[in-house]
Amino acid sequence: MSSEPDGLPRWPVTLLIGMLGSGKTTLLRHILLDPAMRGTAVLINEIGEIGIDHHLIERIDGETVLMRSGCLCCTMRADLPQSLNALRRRWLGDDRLDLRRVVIETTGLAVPGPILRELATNPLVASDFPLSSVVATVDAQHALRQTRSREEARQQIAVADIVVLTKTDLANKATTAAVRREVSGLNPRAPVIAVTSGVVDAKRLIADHDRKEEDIRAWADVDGAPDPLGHVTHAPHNGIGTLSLEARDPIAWAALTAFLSGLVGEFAPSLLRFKGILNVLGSDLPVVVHGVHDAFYPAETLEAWPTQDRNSRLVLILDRMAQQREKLSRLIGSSGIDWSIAG
Ligand SMILES: Nc1nc2c(ncn2[C@@H]2O[C@H](COP(=O)(O)OP(=O)(O)OP(=O)(O)O)[C@@H](O)[C@H]2O)c(=O)[nH]1
Repeated sequence: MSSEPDGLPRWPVTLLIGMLGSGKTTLLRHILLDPAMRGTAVLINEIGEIGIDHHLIERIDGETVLMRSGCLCCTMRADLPQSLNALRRRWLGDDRLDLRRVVIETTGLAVPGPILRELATNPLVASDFPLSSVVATVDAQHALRQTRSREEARQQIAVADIVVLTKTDLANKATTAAVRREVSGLNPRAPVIAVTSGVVDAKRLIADHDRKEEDIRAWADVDGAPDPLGHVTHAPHNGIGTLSLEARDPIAWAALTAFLSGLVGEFAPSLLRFKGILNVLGSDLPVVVHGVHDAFYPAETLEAWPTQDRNSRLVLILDRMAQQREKLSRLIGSSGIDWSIAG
């Protein structure tokens, strides 16, 4: 928290954007361990019926809040001010939340303009929660495909104050160099920091970039103008759909890997993301799996189940979902896992 000359509290906001699976949560998990991040409230917004990221963030202090209703750029009119206001009330209230700053992690599909506009122009937000920096994660493995095919990816890079280039340990040098060129073409002013598995000095990301309101307004106007009813309009996430699966019984690892391999084999070009927290037969602890297109990442075992609930949960995000739903249902049905569809 900082105070302005008027003595009123201010909680600077860092907006963390970046395409699906580009390393936002990995970055957050690391920087939240830094003493400079004490008193940071994290607002997480996830697409799909099942939120997973907030379970992956272990906190020593501070607050992690999952904003529940779909993609923030479409719903933030209600959600963002409410969530920020709830934090302000907790800071004012008897439990006196240690609130010093806020980080908002958006979904990978968020177009940043409407979110920036809300932060800059909503009077209930802008004065107490000034925007201090916009950080965009860019996935060295997948960014070229993403910037070619998705407007969201280009806009996220273009509005950033800092670009964090992730997964350079996985991409080859030529690809990484091409991604750097692409990034500086889209945003010549933002420094690009190459980061492996989220390891970066938090202070570099939260430093105040003194975003001017006019600058934010200019961005906000790129992808949508407020309609008379106050809704924000912008290009929808064309054709992208999510499917959330749940299973009650522990899953055999072999059945799971066969299912995920089938998923990647059949759907990789349009498989934008899968991630899950799973109850695997033989493990008392939850196993986390991640994939982006055809890239599987090493499964991780968490130190504890986040809640009493031991169900497995897996979220799939696919381009052209409607056209592929039947094929996907067949794969799910033949997986040997008793999946039920949660949404
Ligand atoms: N090898 C390697 N893996 C990484 C790096 N950054 C992230 N990952 C892995 O990439 C996968 C996705 O990372 P996340 O941090 O969940 O990505 P995200 O942007 O939060 O994903 P969404 O919220 O679903 O959009 C995880 O398995 C991470 O461990 C990196 O620099 N190197």
